[in-house]
Amino acid sequence: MTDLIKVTNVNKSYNGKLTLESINLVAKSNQVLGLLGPSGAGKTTLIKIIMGMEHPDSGTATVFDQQMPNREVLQSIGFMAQEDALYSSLSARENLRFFAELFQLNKDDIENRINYVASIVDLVPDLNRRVSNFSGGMKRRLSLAISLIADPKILILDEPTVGIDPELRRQIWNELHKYRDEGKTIIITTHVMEDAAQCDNLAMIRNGKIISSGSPEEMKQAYHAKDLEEVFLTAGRVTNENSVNN
Ligand SMILES: Nc1ncnc2c1ncn2[C@@H]1O[C@H](COP(=O)(O)OP(=O)(O)OP(=O)(O)O)[C@@H](O)[C@H]1O
Repeated sequence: MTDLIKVTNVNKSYNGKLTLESINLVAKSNQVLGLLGPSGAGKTTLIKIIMGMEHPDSGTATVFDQQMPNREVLQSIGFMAQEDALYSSLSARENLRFFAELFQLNKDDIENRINYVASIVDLVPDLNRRVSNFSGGMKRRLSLAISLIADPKILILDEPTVGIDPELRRQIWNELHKYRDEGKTIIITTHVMEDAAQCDNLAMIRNGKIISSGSPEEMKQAYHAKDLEEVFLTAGRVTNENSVNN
């Protein structure tokens, strides 16, 4: 496994408030890395720093050993932001085609690829509908399909399963695992424990700090916990006690 994404000693403040503190993180090929934490923990900020959309106050974030943003490297990343960036007056198909052309996909492959990614998120019957008529969940699914359109080496997904029902969530996880097994790297943010359990490695984030990391199994064993929720609560308690004692 190769280190594709490296975050080293990253600190970031907004308005004098530390949002990320001493973050170290590595994402490898053949790996789903989950950033698990409650709302406001700093997950999106960390993703934005990896994408080069925000600059750290100190420390570095690299993808393929390159400082971000880097136009060439961005071509290898499928990114799904927390806010859907869709053209609402266009159909789902037209949105997918727009992004496929942006990534310079071979014209002969585009329609096949559109159908394939739409099938992953169960949107084939809705491909010709205007996005302005879509529900919130359908928009999330379309955003996920767009992130997959160019078959990227790296997928960075900010809360991809919000508003998606359990059955489709399982189907999407099957697909993400298939992607991982093809040698790709996936980073996903979530506050849902069921999603966290699907990851190969986790970084639990609370108040801008990584309070624990490892595979779900390693973490459960380390904290003698029956599930990840218990790990999260225990790790959080330990961190709080340490910061009070220091
Ligand atoms: N541009 C900004 N200006 C000021 N404060 C910000 C900015 N971006 C994020 N923050 C603050 O940084 C903290 C972390 O936010 P962030 O969006 O990274 O959390 P998160 O873990 O992704 O939360 P959620 O799960 O709700 O998306 C929050 O307190 C947020 O208000």
